[in-house]
Amino acid sequence: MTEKLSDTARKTTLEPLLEHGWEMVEGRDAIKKTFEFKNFVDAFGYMTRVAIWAEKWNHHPEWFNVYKTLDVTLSTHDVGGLSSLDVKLARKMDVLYSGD
Ligand SMILES: C[C@H](O)[C@H](O)[C@H]1CNC2=NC(N)=NC(=O)C2=N1
Repeated sequence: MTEKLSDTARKTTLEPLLEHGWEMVEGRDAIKKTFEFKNFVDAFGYMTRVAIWAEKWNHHPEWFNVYKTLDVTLSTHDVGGLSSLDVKLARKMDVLYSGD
């Protein structure tokens, strides 16, 4: 059963993400990040790659795409806040974005 991130887990797992461009969402236990691409097709291709992982892990982003910009918010609705699934997906999104 997925649980909300503990205080310790927040320190060890969230902080590195916050150092890599993720931010806490004001007034919500969630993290957000904006990704910029060369063009719409690159943005959409990235979303497609993320979607495959999101479906595999049954954990889906909240995202808004306009042209070559993608705004992403991650939180676990089932627990009403951040969980390890959000950390996992955020890490995967950063790896996919870096092209590694
Ligand atoms: C029924 C389905 O398994 C659940 O709704 C899954 C789907 N994807 C999800 N994604 C996110 N971000 N949070 C959830 O709690 C969640 N729950």
